[in-house]
Amino acid sequence: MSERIRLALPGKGALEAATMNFLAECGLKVRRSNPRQYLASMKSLPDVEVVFQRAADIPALVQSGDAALGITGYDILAEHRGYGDDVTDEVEEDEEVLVLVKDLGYGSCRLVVAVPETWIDVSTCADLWHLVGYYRQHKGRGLRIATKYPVLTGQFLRRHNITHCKIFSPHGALEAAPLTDTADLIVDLTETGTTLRENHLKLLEDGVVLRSQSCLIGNARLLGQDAHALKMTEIILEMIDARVQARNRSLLTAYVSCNDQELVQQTCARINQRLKAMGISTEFRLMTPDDGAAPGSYTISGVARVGDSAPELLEIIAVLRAAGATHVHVTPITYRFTESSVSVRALRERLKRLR
Ligand SMILES: Nc1ncnc2c1ncn2[C@@H]1O[C@H](COP(=O)(O)OP(=O)(O)OP(=O)(O)O)[C@@H](O)[C@H]1O
Ligand SMILES: O=P(O)(O)OC[C@H]1O[C@H](OP(=O)(O)OP(=O)(O)O)[C@H](O)[C@@H]1O
Repeated sequence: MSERIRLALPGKGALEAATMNFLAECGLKVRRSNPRQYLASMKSLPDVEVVFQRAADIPALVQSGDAALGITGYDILAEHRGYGDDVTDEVEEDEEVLVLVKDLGYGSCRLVVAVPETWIDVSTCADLWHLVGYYRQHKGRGLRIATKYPVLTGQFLRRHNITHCKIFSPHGALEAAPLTDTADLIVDLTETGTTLRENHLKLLEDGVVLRSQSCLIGNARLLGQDAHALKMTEIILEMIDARVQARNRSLLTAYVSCNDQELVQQTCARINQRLKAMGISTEFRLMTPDDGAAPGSYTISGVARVGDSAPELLEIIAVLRAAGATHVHVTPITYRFTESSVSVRALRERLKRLR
């Protein structure tokens, strides 16, 4: 049994800094003194060796067992496996690479079909289907599609009965391909849509091939056979789950002047009703009377998903003030541990079935 387990992380590109920040937020800070360093360690988990690689290479590293764990984009994993979310449980059960946490909460992007803005009659996949017929009849060829995701693209086109296309994967920025007439359209990642717009491309209304975030993956065999690797993985999963659960959540503590505990309880119920009617899911409760409140004052508290949305927070504050709150303290939550970690439970179940 190996002493240390290896975790592969993106060493460059869109996910590099975000992954380092995310792990630090999870209490799993990686010590990397410079960007040319390919091996690193974690202060809080000395038994984990970190290896930096291209995000695109990480699924293969985890599949081979060279790394027990890895973080990469779900889009990259989906292309590597040959399927996205549209897959049967049986196929997923057989995988050597397990998705341990699918959405880590950063690196959000979409894989989309994008066509030139000048194609004013083309706004859906059905329009694209008609265009293929037109191209074949008048140009004697099908459409040329540039993408770094040929497998997912082929599947998507087949689902929409779009045939006779040439799918190819050029190097460099794909958005330039229609402009230079090396491709008719592209299937590429977008986050804000800026790059597409700047290159006079538009995405089809029903042209989302896959939604992606960064994900944590693991080697099924290694985790099933190596108890130490499993233990390290469970620590990582506990912390990631607790952090993901806490993200954008704040603890709101309100002080209500009142001499009657019954009345405060009724106030809580009223607040909860009003917030629910406004579509805000949070539940305020009375804290124990001796919990730091001055005499004649009660403390109520609730957890809300307000993130960094000032308007939503102010809506809650208005409800609390109307109910008699004199002060409200808002504290971001660092970790939110539930009865047990969902990801640890899912992994144990999965490994049990594999045995
Ligand atoms: N604009 C974006 N916003 C959010 N996430 C993105 C964005 N672009 C890419 N990603 C995510 O980051 C992953 C890595 O993309 P990126 O282009 O940064 O990799 P790279 O390592 O620089 O690329 P290459 O393999 O071409 O060297 C993507 O697969 C996707 O999951
Ligand atoms: O919708 P937007 O917010 O404009 O983002 C989209 C761009 O981001 C990615 O590229 P990235 O900047 O990661 O560099 P890359 O070309 O090296 O992949 C992607 O390939 C797009 O080009």
